Amino acid sequence: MLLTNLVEVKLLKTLFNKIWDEHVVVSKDEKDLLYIDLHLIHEVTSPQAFEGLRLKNRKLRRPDRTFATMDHNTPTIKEHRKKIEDPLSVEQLDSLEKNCRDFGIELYDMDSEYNGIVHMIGPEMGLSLPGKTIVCGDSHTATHGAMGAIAFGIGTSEVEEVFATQCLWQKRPKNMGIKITGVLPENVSAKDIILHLIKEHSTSFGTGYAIEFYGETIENMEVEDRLTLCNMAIEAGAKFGIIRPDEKTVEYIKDRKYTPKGEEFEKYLKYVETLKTDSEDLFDEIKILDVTNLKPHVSFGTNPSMTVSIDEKFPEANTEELKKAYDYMELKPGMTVEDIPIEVVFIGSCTNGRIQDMRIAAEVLKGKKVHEDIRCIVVPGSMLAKNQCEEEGLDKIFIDAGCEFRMPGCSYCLAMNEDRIAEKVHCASTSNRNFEGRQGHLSRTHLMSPYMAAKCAVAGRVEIE
Ligand SMILES: CC(C)[C@H](C(=O)O)[C@@H](O)C(=O)O
Ligand code: SF4
Repeated sequence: MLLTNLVEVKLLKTLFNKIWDEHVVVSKDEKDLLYIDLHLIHEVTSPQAFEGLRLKNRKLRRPDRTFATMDHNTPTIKEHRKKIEDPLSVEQLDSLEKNCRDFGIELYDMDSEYNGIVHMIGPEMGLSLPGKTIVCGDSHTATHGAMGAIAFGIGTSEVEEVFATQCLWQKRPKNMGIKITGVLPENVSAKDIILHLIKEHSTSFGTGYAIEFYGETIENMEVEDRLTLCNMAIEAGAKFGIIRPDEKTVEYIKDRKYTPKGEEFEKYLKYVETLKTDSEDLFDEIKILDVTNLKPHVSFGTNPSMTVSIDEKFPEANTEELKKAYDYMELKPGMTVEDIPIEVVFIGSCTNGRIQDMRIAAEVLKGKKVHEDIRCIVVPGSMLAKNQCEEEGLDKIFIDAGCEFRMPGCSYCLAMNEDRIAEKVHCASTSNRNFEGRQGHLSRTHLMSPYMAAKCAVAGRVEIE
C-alpha cells in the first residue's frame, strides 16, 4: 500500500511540468534541451537570426513549424507599405519577406487575411494549442500559455538556435500558483486582475517562476480574457503564464485553421484532458486573490505596479522611483484617476485588441460621442478581429462615435511605427507597458481595461463611477 502511494506521489505533476517533461530531449547541468513545437516570428527580432543562419551556412530545421507575421512596424492606415517612411521599418519588413521566401516559411504579410499581432494570430489560427511548446522573439509570448501551453519569449540568438535545431536549452522555472476566486463584478476584467496583482506584489514577484492561474474565476473566464491575463505575466517578472485547458479552450480551438480535425481532433482531446495540475501542493508558492470586491484599476506612474484601484488616491511619493514617476507624469500624490488630463484613448494591442475587447468597447460607445477633448483610436489586433468587427457592425459604432477605426498592428502600444503619442500627452491605453517614452518620446501612458478606456473616451476623463 505504502509503495503504491509512493509511486503515485512521484507521478503527480503540475500542468507546466507535465508539458515540460514531454518535451525534454536531453538534460545536462540543470538545463533541459526542449523540443519546440511552434516558432512564431516577426520582423523586429528575426533579421539577425536569419543572417546568423546564412553566415554559418545552417538550414532552417522545421519551416513547417515556423510562422511569420508583420506587426510592430506596420502602419495602421489603409494604405500599406508604400506609405512607410522610416527606413529601418522598411528594411525589417522587406527582410522578413525575403527571408520567409528564401527559407520556405509561411508569412502572413500586410495583405493577408490572417495578418496581425503575433500573439493574436497564434491562438486565432489554432496554431497555439494545449500541450505545445511555443516560442517567439518577443517578451509577451506568455500570452499563448492561456491555451494550456508552455510559451515564452526568447532573444535573437535563441531565435537562431530554434531556426537551426527546433530545440532550445532552458532551465526549468519554479511553479507558482495564483488562485483566483469569486465572481468578477460587472465591468471588471482580467486586465484589472493582473494590474491589481502587479500593484500588490511588484513587477518582479514572478521572476524565476512559471505562473499558473487557476480557481473558479479562471474557470468562468472566457479564453480571450485568459489571454489578457497571461499576456502580462512578463510584467510581473514571469517568463511563463499558463492556464489549464478546459471545455472553453476546446470550444475556442475547435474548427480553427490549424486545429486538428475529425478523428485526429477527438484523439487529441483525450490528451488535452490530461493537461492539469494534479495537486495544489505541487506549487512552490501559492498566492490567493478574491475578486469579489475588485474595482477597475488604472496606472498613474511609469511601471505597471504604479497603479491604483479607481477608488484610491495616488500614494505618497516615498521612493525615488515614485518621485521620478510623478515628475515625469506631472501628477501628484493624493490626486485620483479623474485628475489625469487624458487627451488620447488607445484601444488595441496584444493585451486587449481581441474581438471580445472590441465588443466591450463598442458596447460603451454605442450611440455616444467621443468627448471633444479626446482623440480615440481603435486598432483591432488582427485582420480576423478587424473583419469580425465589420461583420458585427462594430466598426460603424466606433466611427459614428467619432473614433478612428484602423488596420491591425502593434500601433500605439510602442513607438516603433507611425502611431505615436505626442510629448507630454496622457494616453488612456489598453496595452501592457507604461514606461517613459513607451508610446512616443515623453508620452504618458495610463494602463486600463477596454471598458475603462472606452468610458474615458466618452467622459473625457477616467470615470470613478
Ligand atoms: C519589439 C519586441 C522585441 C518587444 C518585446 O519583446 O516585447 C515588443 O513587442 C514590446 O512589447 O516591447
Ligand atoms: S502589441 Fe505591444 S506588447 Fe504586444 S507584441 Fe506588439 S509591441 Fe509588444
